[in-house]
Amino acid sequence: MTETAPAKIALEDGLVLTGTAVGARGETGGELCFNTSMSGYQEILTDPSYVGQLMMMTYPHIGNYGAFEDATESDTPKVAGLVVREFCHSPSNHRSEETLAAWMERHGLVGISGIDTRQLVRHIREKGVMNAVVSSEDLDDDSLIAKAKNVPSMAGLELASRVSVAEAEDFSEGDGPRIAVYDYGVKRNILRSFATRGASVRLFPHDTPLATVQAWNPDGIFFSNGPGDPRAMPDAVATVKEAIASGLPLFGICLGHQLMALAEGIEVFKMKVGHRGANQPVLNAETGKVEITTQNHGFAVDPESVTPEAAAVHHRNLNDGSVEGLRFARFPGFSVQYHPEACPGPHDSHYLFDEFLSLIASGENAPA
Ligand SMILES: NC(=O)CC[C@H](N)C(=O)O
Repeated sequence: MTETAPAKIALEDGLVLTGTAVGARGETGGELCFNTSMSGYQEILTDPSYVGQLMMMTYPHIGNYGAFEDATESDTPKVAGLVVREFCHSPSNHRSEETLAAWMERHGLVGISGIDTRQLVRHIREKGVMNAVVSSEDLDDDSLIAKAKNVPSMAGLELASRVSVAEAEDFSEGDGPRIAVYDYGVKRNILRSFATRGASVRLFPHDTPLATVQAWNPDGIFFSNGPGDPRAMPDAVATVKEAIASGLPLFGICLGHQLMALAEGIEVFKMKVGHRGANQPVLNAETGKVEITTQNHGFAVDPESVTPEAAAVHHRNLNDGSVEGLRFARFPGFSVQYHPEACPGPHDSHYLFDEFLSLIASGENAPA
């Protein structure tokens, strides 16, 4: 579809901007957040951690290398909608299979372009993330603002059940350890990162009883990334506690990290704007090295509530000092808030997958 149609974005605080519809026509709402990655838009749009969120890209030219299957982190777009400065309708890249607009239309993803994203980012940075509605159907400001006010708040929202597998699913079989993945909306490259290291990987639905996972005889358990508020997942936290008691080595990324923290009595809070981008500097306190990392989170571990009995903060964000990783004291396991699998982003932190396999190989499992 090349004909242009007007669209609007309305924020719950009353700010309304006018632009042009891109992708599917229609109306969508969510928490408006922004990502500062300069590329990787398709990985971002298909990251299940973004369910319920409208994604605004700060890079001003989006769609320029088109769309292709290889660049997806799940089968379909997961963001609620896309907000961009300038949209490119004529991509140039040998990997491109179709325009980003055609891919969005095919999957029913609503977007808006021609938006002063710099203005909007500054607005959110000052006031904090807030809900918004994008529409090419309803262009009445008051009506759109009312709809934005009605979008459910991300705080207190459980969303992982919407993107978890419905039944256990094998991802890979290898000669290496058996890794059970609690799927809260796992990104493909996390699974690939285990598989390329020879692991047998099986995904389990978010609410699988630990006994069912144990019946598969795993060597380690991984808690995945995912959307929503971890504080709204008491059943998942209870399962993590059981996994801790099992003595198996545990590893968590992002939502999984937050759930492991909660299981150890560490608190999690909602951040003002969150971190979403591919160049967040993180200090590894154990090695003294700085890793440039990919991040996507709106919640974080409260540093005040991390006690030495529970965990050591082994990674810290160098921009704002926030907690980026925990090494747990009472069981063999660690977790990171950022995304070592990247996709998109730098590869500095891939070693964490090796570290988990080493932890499993060390046989450091506490007796069950
Ligand atoms: N990438 C993730 O797993 C995100 C975790 C959580 N939903 C957050 O926003 O903090």
